[in-house]
Amino acid sequence: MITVIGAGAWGSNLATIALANGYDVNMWSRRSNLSLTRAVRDAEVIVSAISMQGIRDVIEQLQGLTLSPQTIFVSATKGLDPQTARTPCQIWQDTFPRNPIVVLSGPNLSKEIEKGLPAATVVASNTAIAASKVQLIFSSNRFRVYTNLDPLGVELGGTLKNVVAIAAGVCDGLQLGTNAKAALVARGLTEMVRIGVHWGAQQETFYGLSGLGDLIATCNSPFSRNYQVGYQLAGGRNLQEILANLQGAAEGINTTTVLKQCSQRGDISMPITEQVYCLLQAQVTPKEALEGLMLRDIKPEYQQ
Ligand SMILES: NC(=O)C1=CN([C@@H]2O[C@H](COP(=O)(O)OP(=O)(O)OC[C@H]3O[C@@H](n4cnc5c(N)ncnc54)[C@H](OP(=O)(O)O)[C@@H]3O)[C@@H](O)[C@H]2O)C=CC1
Ligand SMILES: O=C(CO)COP(=O)(O)O
Repeated sequence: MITVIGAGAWGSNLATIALANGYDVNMWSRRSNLSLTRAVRDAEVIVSAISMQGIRDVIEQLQGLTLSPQTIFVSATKGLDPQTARTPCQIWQDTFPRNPIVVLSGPNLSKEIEKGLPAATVVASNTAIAASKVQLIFSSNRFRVYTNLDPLGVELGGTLKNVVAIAAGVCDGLQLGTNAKAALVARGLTEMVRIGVHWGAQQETFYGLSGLGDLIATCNSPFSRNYQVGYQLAGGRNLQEILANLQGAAEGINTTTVLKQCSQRGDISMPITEQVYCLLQAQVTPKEALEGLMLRDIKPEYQQ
């Protein structure tokens, strides 16, 4: 039995894929009639597709239940804890140290996957056998699943690109052109690598599906909520207005704040993140954010 926690856009998609592959699937959300205790009772695999803000709540509830140490937790959340900057997988592992934890992350815009369009993703874990099991559960002729042994790198790729996706939305909203977009995405990737490697991830992981792949998807699609936030800010709307009309979470907003604090503490240069932060705080206009990036001191390409 596979239990998917979180019945939002991504949780529903993942449940549908596993169901189509012939697995028994339970779905749970805080609105469902099924209790969490019943939902996870026979679960060999628990897939968490809740937004970052709900992770601690749900883990606290699960902590009170008796779960087998063989139960595999799969995290599909792309965010960082606002207090500790821990990733979702790190929080799962802190709470359930004996259980295998697998991250599932890639260029996976749910609106495309629900239409049956082809996509690929990555499952990564320190427990290779658990990653292989999860690979089997979700692999299909429409969803190609790769394994990877750098769970932190895979998880950070999916999380950090959301900040760049907000900036990419601004870039398109201001109609800055393809050259500007290419520069932004390439320099955004440099920032992702810089902080990711500082936190212990492997550099090459960021050039794969879960890093560069997801960056390309979210920086170019109006289906991305993070891209939409940037695009609409460039159009002159304020953040409250945008969020009031946005379907689902734009995790990049919280991630930007966490990253800004971490980059300051660790003295890690993250100019794009810094400008996205100032923009989200309404401290600069989209045009001022652009000027802030273009008028930085000139420097070699590979230097902090
Ligand atoms: N949509 C996509 O294309 C993709 C999304 N992701 C990631 O997956 C995660 C979920 O995204 P998505 O499904 O789109 O978001 P949605 O907003 O559609 O769904 C979020 C889910 O989290 C639940 N939730 C939020 N807070 C709590 C809480 N305190 N307690 C219990 N449940 C809670 C919501 O419950 P309720 O409905 O009751 O509010 C809902 O089921 C995000 O981190 C996102 O970045 C990853 C890949 C693709
Ligand atoms: O992570 C995603 C696609 O891989 C979804 O992006 P958004 O959260 O910006 O919609």
